Amino acid sequence: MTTVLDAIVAGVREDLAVRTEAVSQPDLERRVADVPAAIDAEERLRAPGLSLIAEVKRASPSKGELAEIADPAALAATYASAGATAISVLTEQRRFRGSLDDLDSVRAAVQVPVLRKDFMVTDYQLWEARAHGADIILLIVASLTDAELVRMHGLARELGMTALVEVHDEGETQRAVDAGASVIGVNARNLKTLEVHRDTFSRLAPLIPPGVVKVAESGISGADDAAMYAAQGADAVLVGEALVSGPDPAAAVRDILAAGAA
Ligand SMILES: O=C(O)c1ccccc1NCC(=O)[C@H](O)[C@H](O)COP(=O)(O)O
Repeated sequence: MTTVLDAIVAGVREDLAVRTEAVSQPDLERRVADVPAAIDAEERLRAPGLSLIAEVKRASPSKGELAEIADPAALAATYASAGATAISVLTEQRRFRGSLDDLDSVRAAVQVPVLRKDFMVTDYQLWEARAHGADIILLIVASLTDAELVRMHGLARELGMTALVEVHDEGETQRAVDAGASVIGVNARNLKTLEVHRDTFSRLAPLIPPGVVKVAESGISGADDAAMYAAQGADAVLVGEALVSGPDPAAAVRDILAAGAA
């Protein structure tokens, strides 16, 4: 049976085929050489208190259209001024209406680490992320083989980036740990069915070794959820919908950070 994740990845591969025709690997490597070094995002996420990765998210497979976001740079600057630790930028086009242009705009607007949030299935996408100034990339364990996970995790490090390695169940958590992940995101959303299970973090966090940065992802509606995840040992939360669909993203960021610090 084809899952939602399979369908997204198939579209990503089609779009990637077009981009690799337009920009060759040697071109990308030349661009990477000209980009300022990546910010050490892992160190910032590890800092005391609950960190927040605030997402620029226009649409999603689970909710459809979420927000217009005509100026992603302005939204990212608002998040950063309110105290967000890092900014997540969705670059998948078909279902999230993101783009590498959004990544460029956000990178130019903020000094905090920037996550390229996409479905990474080839090394080329990691080079592309760095060429566009990303400091963090996402590796979704469910869409990679063990060999790909280890290789791409190593490449992210070689390029100076932090890999956020995303898991949703026990087996994926073990695979992330075995691959040497130092930042693990526990996604409450099952990317195959889109169901959100709020107990996923409390179930999987004990399987993650001490010293690994733990990020709770998806379905976080505000301060109460942030406080709950902080109490369960999360170092950071990644929030999209609750920030883009409310009336005041800066207040939402401040509320989440205050709840995490309390
Ligand atoms: O958001 C979705 O519907 C989705 C569906 C399939 C694959 C990925 C999806 N989201 C990507 C994300 O990781 C979320 O944008 C992120 O965790 C923030 O989630 P939320 O706070 O629930 O918007």
